[in-house]
Amino acid sequence: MSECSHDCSTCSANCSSREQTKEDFLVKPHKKSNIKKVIGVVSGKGGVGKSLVTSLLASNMKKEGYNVGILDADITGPSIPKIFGVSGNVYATKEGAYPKSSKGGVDIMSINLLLDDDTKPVVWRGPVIAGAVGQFWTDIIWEDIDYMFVDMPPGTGDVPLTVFQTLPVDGIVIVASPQELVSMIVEKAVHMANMMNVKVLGLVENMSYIECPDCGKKINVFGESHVDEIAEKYNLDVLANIPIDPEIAEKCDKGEIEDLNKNYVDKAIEKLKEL
Ligand SMILES: Nc1ncnc2c1ncn2[C@@H]1O[C@H](COP(=O)(O)OP(=O)(O)OP(=O)(O)O)[C@@H](O)[C@H]1O
Repeated sequence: MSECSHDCSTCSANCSSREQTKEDFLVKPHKKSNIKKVIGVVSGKGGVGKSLVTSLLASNMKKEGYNVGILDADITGPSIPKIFGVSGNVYATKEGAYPKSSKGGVDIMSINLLLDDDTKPVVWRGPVIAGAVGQFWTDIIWEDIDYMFVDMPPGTGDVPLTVFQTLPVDGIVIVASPQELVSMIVEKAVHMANMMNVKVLGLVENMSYIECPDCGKKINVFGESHVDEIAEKYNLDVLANIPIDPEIAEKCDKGEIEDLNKNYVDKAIEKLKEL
């Protein structure tokens, strides 16, 4: 264009000099949804307690009086419904489907709430899985959500890429166990967030230590923690050090995570409230 001001945000022309911005890739949620903040919970590897951390953040924010949702983007390994004791199918109308509410009022959407038999595996290719996650955003009616937590599958594959590109992610929390902190797995997650211009809110170290039930002494089962080193290297906050706690495992297994009364993620909650 001859009179180009180079301000693409005020011009709708589809010309060759238009630069695509991050906003161009964002996908709108359902027209009846009202979602204020989106927080991704990620990990470099599976089984480090990412779903547990998502659940603790969500249930504690709910207890603080916020309206909270969880979008379970871990399609091949969904564990959120089990941790919250939520089962059965979601309610759907022609207009869209509604998430299921937990006992404590956390709105949940997960592939397991669509399957007739939640023991059957989801054997889909990456783009189909990423498409399903997209539909949890566009076709689910999230009526009034202050904080939406997205439980991401482990690693840096299709789904995190889709979520980072198409959802307005306000920040991510990276979960790691002590072993990941000595390898470059956590650093890969930090680099991915930086490449995608997504803010890292901080690190959560899970299974940091165990506390002797008799004398209260903390034992670092996996050796000295390296979380502070990594945090310093990338200028990040350490949001929590969660111990191996048999009560956590028990509450997860019974679907009663909302009944856990421990202050493990208090610092993370304060950080989220500041967003
Ligand atoms: N700090 C802990 N203390 C005791 N048990 C824990 C702790 N963290 C996790 N667990 C147990 O490990 C199980 C697996 O954790 P979780 O599902 O959160 O891992 P994940 O990283 O989301 O796994 P995946 O990436 O494979 O989905 C939980 O259901 C819980 O029973």
